[in-house]
Amino acid sequence: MTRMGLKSFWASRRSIVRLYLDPANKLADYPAVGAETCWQKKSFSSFTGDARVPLQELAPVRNGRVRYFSSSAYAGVVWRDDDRGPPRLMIVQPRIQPPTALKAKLLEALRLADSLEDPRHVEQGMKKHREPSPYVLVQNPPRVHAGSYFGPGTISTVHTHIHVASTKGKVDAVFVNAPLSGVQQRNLEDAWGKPVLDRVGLIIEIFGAHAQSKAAKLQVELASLNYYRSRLVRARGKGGARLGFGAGGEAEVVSARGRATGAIGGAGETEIQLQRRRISTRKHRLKSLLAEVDRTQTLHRLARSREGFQPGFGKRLPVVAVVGYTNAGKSSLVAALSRSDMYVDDKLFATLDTRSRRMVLPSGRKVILSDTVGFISDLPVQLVEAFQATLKEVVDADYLLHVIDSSAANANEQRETVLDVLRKIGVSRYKMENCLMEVWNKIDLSGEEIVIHPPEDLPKEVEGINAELFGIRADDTEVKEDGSVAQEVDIANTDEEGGNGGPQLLDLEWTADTEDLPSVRISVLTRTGLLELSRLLDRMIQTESVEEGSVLLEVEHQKLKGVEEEDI
Ligand SMILES: Nc1nc2c(ncn2[C@@H]2O[C@H](COP(=O)(O)OP(=O)(O)OP(=O)(O)O)[C@@H](O)[C@H]2O)c(=O)[nH]1
Ligand SMILES: [Mg+2]
Repeated sequence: MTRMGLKSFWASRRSIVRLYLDPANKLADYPAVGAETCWQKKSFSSFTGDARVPLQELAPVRNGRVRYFSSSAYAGVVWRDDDRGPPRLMIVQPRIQPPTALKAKLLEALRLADSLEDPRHVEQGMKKHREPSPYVLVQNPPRVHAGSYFGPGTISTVHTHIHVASTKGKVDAVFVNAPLSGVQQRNLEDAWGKPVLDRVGLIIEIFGAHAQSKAAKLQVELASLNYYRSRLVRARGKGGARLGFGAGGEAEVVSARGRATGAIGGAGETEIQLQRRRISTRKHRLKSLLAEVDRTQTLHRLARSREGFQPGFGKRLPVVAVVGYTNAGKSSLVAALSRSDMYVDDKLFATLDTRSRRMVLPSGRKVILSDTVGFISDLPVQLVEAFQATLKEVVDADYLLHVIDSSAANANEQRETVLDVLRKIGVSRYKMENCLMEVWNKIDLSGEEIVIHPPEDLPKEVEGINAELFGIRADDTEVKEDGSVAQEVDIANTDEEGGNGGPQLLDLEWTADTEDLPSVRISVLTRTGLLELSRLLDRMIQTESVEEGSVLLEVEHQKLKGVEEEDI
């Protein structure tokens, strides 16, 4: 039996491998896991006894879409966006009230389920017409069952639906649009015979599928570790042996006393302690790698924004962060305003990396537009902690353009969600009330009559303004990351870490007065309202820097007065 230490495992892979291992010897029940490639001719019982996964067996899936270790002591999904197409999920949506909220949640669940696809494959033309995911509406449990979330009736109804859906096409996993605990997730997997993902788990999977840059990959890995660390549960295999799985994707069987066997288990550690220690080790490593990435990004940001003197901003360009609910049209807007290419997709969380572009406003003032990751309701805290580097760009930006999808059934709710997230990640009240502008996008979908401008007409139509008005060139200083990842793990000093650790969402008392924010209605698609938007932005920046200037003057004045009075 090949046995590789944690160190050599990390050194030999580029993405984290999440294995799907079933102690009950039912691998055949999981056709989606891609494990057939991994363990084609292996009987699953080889994982009982004193076994570890021979790591070279993972080689075939290393370039598949595989990640992390286990969601429970025996779970893990190996997603493979292969010839059979992206993973197909069966959605289980609890009937929440009122019906409009249910409709919005179900639509979102459908979009989430259809967003689990590697965009690179789509670009390579592998995209196939895809049927919407099957779904089943179930009773929202009046009382959550501690062990299984749903009651036995609901569980068996869903089981039947899964069976029916499986006869019409593959069903790779079940997506329950609710937060599940580790134990609930494992019991539902047992009952339904399919991998189960809850809302947070699926969002993390989507992030994993869409992460392209080094920073995004590191951040997603950290998020998944945060998520899975809190849901390690014990499982029993044959003969009462407990099965534990390491953070490195190794499966190992520990003795019935729960002590890990093997050299890397510290004396007296139970398997859960061992797994936690491995996760903590990797988290420390990831955090230090992310700190490096953050330093580099800050330097690039500074270099990019230094461009001559601008009143109110000294020697740097104001940074305008484009924020909003996922799929609101942020990347499309940045692309249209800066006349450059951005990755735009009708998927949730198409953008995970902050991308910056330069734009010239009607006054001739240059600004940096910064496209960011989208928000969602019930934003997983694990993501917020992990995506500090990306969210920092939003917090540090001078201005915020809040893009809202006006065609969404719950547009106002989405707006509130975004404002709430902004507040919680640390955007100041002053900034939210004075430096934020609302952009209601996709008005073409609202049925109003709209004049369509060909894009090349735009700058010429603007009279009396610099013809450079919109434009605005692509920022060529964009940093492309190479995607290389850590080579080894230092497993010394791996003390237990309490909770998820790290900064979390802030719990603040204040709510910003966001009733009278400047707002504009646009359609990026038809180029309606873009000029008005740029004028408004210009005005906001001018007013703001004048006011900022006058505040400063006032302070100076007070200081002078103080000095004079003291002198007298
Ligand atoms: N009808 C219509 N569709 C639009 C408009 N603007 C953007 N879209 C579409 O909305 C989808 C999402 O656009 P993106 O620009 O990727 O949205 P995003 O906010 O960057 O999304 P994430 O990065 O996934 O958070 C794409 O399919 C766009 O073509 C618009 O004004 N009208
Ligand atoms: Mg985007």
